[in-house]
Amino acid sequence: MDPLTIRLNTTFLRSRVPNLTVAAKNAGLRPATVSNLCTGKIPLGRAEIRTIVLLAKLANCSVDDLIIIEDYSKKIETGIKTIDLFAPLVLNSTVGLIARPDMGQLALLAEVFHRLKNNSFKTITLTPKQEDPGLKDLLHESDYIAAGFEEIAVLLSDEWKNKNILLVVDRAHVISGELGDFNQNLQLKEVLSLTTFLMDLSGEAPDEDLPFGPLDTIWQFDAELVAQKYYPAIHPLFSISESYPLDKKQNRLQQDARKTLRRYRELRALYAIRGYEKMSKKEKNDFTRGQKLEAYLTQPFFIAEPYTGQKGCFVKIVALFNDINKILTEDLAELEASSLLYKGDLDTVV
Ligand SMILES: Nc1ncnc2c1ncn2[C@@H]1O[C@H](COP(=O)(O)OP(=O)(O)OP(=O)(O)O)[C@@H](O)[C@H]1O
Repeated sequence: MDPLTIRLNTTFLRSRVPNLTVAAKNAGLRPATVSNLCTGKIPLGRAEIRTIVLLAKLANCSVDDLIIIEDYSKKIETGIKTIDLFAPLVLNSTVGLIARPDMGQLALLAEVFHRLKNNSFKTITLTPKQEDPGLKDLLHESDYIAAGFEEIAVLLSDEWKNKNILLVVDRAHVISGELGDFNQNLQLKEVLSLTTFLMDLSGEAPDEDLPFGPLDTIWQFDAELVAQKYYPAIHPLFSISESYPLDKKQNRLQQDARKTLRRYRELRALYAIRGYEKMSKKEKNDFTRGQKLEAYLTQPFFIAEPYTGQKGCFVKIVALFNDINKILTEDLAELEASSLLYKGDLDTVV
């Protein structure tokens, strides 16, 4: 396994060039290329040198400053299967949540806070500009609820200077430029680590091309999963992590899982019209495998225990990838997809 990989320092780039898309366009770069480099759709190793040099020029820094050499130890294990598989969380990254109202973004953030705050992380929520009844659990899981960025800056440079910080900010604070200003000033201070989650209470993010500007990780929510009450409703195809925190084998399994779910979605659409019996043997196989994988990726949350009556569960990354391998390669004929709903790892089912 190659323990090191390179990636673009998007947090730094964003703080140096707040309106990156426009600035990149004016400098003769394609905004889509810059965006794909920031989200990792284009790996940094495949970027044109001209692009990197122009970005460094825009940010008024050296090319070295723009490149992060990442090692896998910076990956944060959440124990949430669909996150650790499709869009893993990495220390010091910025995660954007793209969701309509009621898709579960607040529940997911509360759950991530809940899981990580006992694990050397301190959790902060910046009070959103708009009210939302769904905020209750997130605020409950926040070690600190800040009224403004000034408070957070004081906290980070003083009491929590040597802590790993998780911060939730609403998109309204990104649009107003307050988050950009905060990040810019933060460069001057010594912060151990700051991982930022950008949520969107307005529900408008899915309509925008770049709702939060450049991101390291996208957690996109999926209406089809919500409609089936399959939570967390993380879209398996559009949720991605730029930082390549997976090793080669895990990366292959991630891609195979995506392929399987993409095919399953196609077949489900055909099945709705043509019926199951009209499918070929291969199509039936692909269909049931996809159905099982989708069901396996549902998971009970600790914070939802009072509402669901079901105990939350943590699935270790090693178990997760073993399970994905099994579901993708073995027959598992005796296993009904419905028996995989809201369980932990496969050992708890089989
Ligand atoms: N992991 C989960 N387990 C069970 N139910 C869930 C889960 N995640 C979300 N839900 C369901 O989805 C509903 C909406 O979740 P949540 O309040 O997080 O939505 P939201 O997208 O943040 O919405 P809003 O911004 O409109 O408040 C919850 O009340 C719950 O019924």
